[in-house]
Amino acid sequence: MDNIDDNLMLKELTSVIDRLEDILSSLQQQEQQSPTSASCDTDSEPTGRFISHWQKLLVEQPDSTSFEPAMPVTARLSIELEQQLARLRQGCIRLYCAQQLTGKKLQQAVTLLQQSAFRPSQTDTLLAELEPNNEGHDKKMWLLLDYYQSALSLCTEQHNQHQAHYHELCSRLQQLIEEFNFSGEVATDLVKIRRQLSQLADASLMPGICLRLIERTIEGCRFERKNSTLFLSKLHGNLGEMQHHFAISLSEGQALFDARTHHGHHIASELRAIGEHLSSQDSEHLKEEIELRMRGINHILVQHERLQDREQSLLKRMGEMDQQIQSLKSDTEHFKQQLNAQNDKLFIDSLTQIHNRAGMDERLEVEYRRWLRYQSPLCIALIDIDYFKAINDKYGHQAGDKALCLIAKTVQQSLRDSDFVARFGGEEFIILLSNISPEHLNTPLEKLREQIKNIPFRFKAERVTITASIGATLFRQGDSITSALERADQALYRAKHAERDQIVMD
Ligand SMILES: Nc1nc2c(ncn2[C@@H]2O[C@H](COP(=O)(O)OP(=O)(O)OP(=O)(O)O)[C@@H](O)[C@H]2O)c(=O)[nH]1
Repeated sequence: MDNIDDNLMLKELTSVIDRLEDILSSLQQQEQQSPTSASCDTDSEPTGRFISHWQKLLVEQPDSTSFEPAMPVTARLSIELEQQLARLRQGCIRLYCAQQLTGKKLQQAVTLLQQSAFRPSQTDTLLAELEPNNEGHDKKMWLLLDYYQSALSLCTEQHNQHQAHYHELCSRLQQLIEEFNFSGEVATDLVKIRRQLSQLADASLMPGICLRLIERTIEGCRFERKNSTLFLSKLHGNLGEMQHHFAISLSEGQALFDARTHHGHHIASELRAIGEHLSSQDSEHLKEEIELRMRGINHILVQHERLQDREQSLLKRMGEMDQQIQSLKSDTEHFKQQLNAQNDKLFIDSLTQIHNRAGMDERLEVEYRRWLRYQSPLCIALIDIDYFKAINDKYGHQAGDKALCLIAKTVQQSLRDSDFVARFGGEEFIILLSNISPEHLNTPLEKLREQIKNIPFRFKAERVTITASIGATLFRQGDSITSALERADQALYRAKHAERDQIVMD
């Protein structure tokens, strides 16, 4: 391993992260300079001012000709919004390129470690996991940007379409937040933003919330990257140090081996010389010769003792290296556990602790493939809590959260181990029932509906009954996942419109 190269690469990694930070601050600057920047004060904000202007005109002057004075403002605002969006898109493209570059550098570091001459085998799995894969975050970032654009359009939309789009955007944003798996401060902020979205009544605040979300997401990605880089750099340092000690020990071992061989040869030659003189008749000369050779052998024995001391210290150093390897092993094990825990979190809904939509996507794919192969019946059912908004409005959002947790637990307990439940979004759940005979399908769904209805909710000392509507379907010949999901959704829609608290099968 070349330490100079490694240091250079770590420097480069650091500089790329610095560049990411620059991009974030330039995004923030753009946001501050932008005409629709996130502000809670709608009066001082162009979008909010413009909307109030329009609302006033609508209420006071229903005659469309009197809107004319507002037209130039509309045109100007729309140009400004477009410019802001273009700037943001550019920022994001730059961020994307920088991320790609960081990814490449991280990849190089990983490759270098993989090629390292001395590397404990335990690091292999870890290195494989460290290979950069930020596709998930990239996709979410682009999605966020699209939502931001929708939020901006919402501010200029006609009132009749506005409510539906606004609710949909709110729930999509909440869904996206649930799919993030950041930790620490960013995670806490995201929970706050999600709560704000679920209580939001003013669409003009939506662009600001989207921008905050983008900012926190960038922050979260940067934090994750920093952690991985720090760990990698520590691992790198430790491996470098160990390689250095190993090289010293290796040359010391070689020197000891050479010295031993030399001593062996020397003793053999002394003994050979004694043997040659043994046949001599001159006993005086023989005595002198033997004394001389014995001194030579004694000298070698003294050297040999020193050699043993050196061997002892070499063994000690190797023992220390072994300890270093053990501590490196436990570090990598710990990091691996953290990565695994993060990975698990990706598929778990933070509120209800059951699977989230990403978990469901994965499981649905598996069940669908199994169904294609074996054609054993597979049922997909969507459960939507009835009038949930009223629960939030009447008893507060926290009571709503608690109700969702309890409903999730009830659904989970009501199903067989082989069935699957996930929170599909907001107050909607999805279940997959495999290997279920179509004629018996209604029984578990009916049991489930009854069990939800019988949960003894008590809010503000008031006994409250919560019901759910269920839309279900079985996979049919020629179905794709999407077509089956759409059918279940339509069935749910019909259950909702048939006074709720019931199951509709399609
Ligand atoms: N407490 C809480 N409420 C949530 C959460 N996610 C979504 N919601 C709320 O769920 C409510 C869903 O409202 P709507 O889509 O109007 O549906 P509904 O009131 O259940 O009415 P129907 O579905 O038509 O019976 C909204 O008020 C959301 O804020 C959450 O995580 N916690």
